Amino acid sequence: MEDKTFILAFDQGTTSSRAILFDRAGRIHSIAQKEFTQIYPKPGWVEHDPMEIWGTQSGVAREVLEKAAVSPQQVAAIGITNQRETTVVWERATGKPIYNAIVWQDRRTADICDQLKADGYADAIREKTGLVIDAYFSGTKIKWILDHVEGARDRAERGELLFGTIDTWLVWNLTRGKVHVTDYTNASRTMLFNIHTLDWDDELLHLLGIPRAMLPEVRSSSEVYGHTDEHTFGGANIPIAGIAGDQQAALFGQTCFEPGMVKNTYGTGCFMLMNTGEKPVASPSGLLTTIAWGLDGKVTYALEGSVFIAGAAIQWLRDGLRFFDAAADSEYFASKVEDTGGVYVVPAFAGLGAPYWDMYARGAIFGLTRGTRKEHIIRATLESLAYQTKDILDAMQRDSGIELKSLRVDGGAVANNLLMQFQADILGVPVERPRITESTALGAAYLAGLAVGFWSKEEIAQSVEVERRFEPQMDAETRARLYRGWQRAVERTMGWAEEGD
Ligand SMILES: Nc1ncnc2c1ncn2[C@@H]1O[C@H](COP(=O)(O)OP(=O)(O)O)[C@@H](O)[C@H]1O
Ligand SMILES: O=P(O)(O)OC[C@H](O)CO
Repeated sequence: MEDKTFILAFDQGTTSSRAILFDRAGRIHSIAQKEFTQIYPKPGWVEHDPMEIWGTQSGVAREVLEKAAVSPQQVAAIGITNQRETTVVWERATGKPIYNAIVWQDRRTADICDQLKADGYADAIREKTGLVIDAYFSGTKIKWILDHVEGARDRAERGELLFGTIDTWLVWNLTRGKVHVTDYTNASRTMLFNIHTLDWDDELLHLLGIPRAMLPEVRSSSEVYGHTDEHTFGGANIPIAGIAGDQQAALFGQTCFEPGMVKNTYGTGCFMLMNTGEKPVASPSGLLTTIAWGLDGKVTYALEGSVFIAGAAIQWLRDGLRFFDAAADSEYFASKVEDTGGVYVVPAFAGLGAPYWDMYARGAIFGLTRGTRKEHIIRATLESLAYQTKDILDAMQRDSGIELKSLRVDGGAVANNLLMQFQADILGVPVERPRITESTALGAAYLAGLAVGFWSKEEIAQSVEVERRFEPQMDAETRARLYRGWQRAVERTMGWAEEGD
């Protein structure tokens, strides 16, 4: 009899909610996606409506099943992967958020971070959490909500309020308030979790005034956490069996199971992760030490370089500057010119992440002349994704002592062939694009499928296929000259917002 069961992956990203059905061969059977509202209340602030996140995510889940004529009973398990760090606080009794979700890109807590640094906590936080003090992570966002929503801290202390990253929020809603959990990968992005003892850290909780009672239980990335409530999915109690932050899920989806293996994801931001095995590796170059996954009673660690603005810069060209109607058109326009004509775009719209960690850097365009056309700016914006990736890869090779032979890529923007070729050129190593570029969702599906015995690890390890390999064609001198220009441009954007009024 034909096997008609599937794994359903929820990929709750920064700009859209996606639901993907994977068949037993690990192929995409059907996909549904919906963008949702980005809320920018003030410069540097970014919020999402948690109810819209839940609404779009449950909506696309229903849609993907309907579209494929698959019943909820045919779903063997659900795997969840999510934009990380984004912070929701809600009422335990009603499930109602007390404030919008504060998104990972949000910079409003920069001053709290400055204070932590001034008070000398940088080394201790880095040692315990593997992170650099930055507004990026959840801890200061929770503090901000507790400080600014009336009565919130008292209510949190009484156990009336719950915190969750988006995985936790989705599981809470899928189980109708029965399960309050997260996994190691998401916990490791809060700046509250000790990645060595694998527990919330009381000293950090005290420092930020966050009651332990509001934190979720931390579990592995592949196990049954609970089941969907029958009202959520047409009468079915589907096991929720995998959770991982989206970048870690992509590392798993690209089957980077061995130490030294690296992937780079080009979505809203760009995130490069290297599997470093069972020992956390500290980074003198400003990379993060983070948890890759918890599986089979063991934790695997990773080094990560996070770039805040990548595909989001292409969205800015589309929506802010109205240069084209669809992100994919960027390739067409960029290919109309030979090169950028000396233009560099530094998309530091939300400060700069690794390896610079400057919350006050802001975006800029350099090298404009009377001859500059919009095509040059589009091309330079695309190239900025590749330059930011080179910044990270250089740091990663330095810190790990491993020289990369090729780079595995995924995410929405890897559809852009011009970008991929430039990436190979500027790195001087081949870039490999897999057949399934939805590695994030695939990773979540794998984690869920492993937990319920749908796949074995051996089956998964054999499943990745390279669709196209981009070989470097640029000569070393041009590469070095172009990269020097980028470094000069970055330098000039740093500290911009700090020096202003
Ligand atoms: N052909 C393309 N060229 C360049 N950028 C693209 C292209 N297609 C999509 N993008 C960019 O990729 C991002 C979407 O990728 P995705 O992996 O879906 O992101 P996320 O998971 O962060 O929402 C958007 O920011 C979009 O601007
Ligand atoms: O939504 P994405 O895919 O850009 O990922 C966001 C990251 O998880 C933020 O750390």
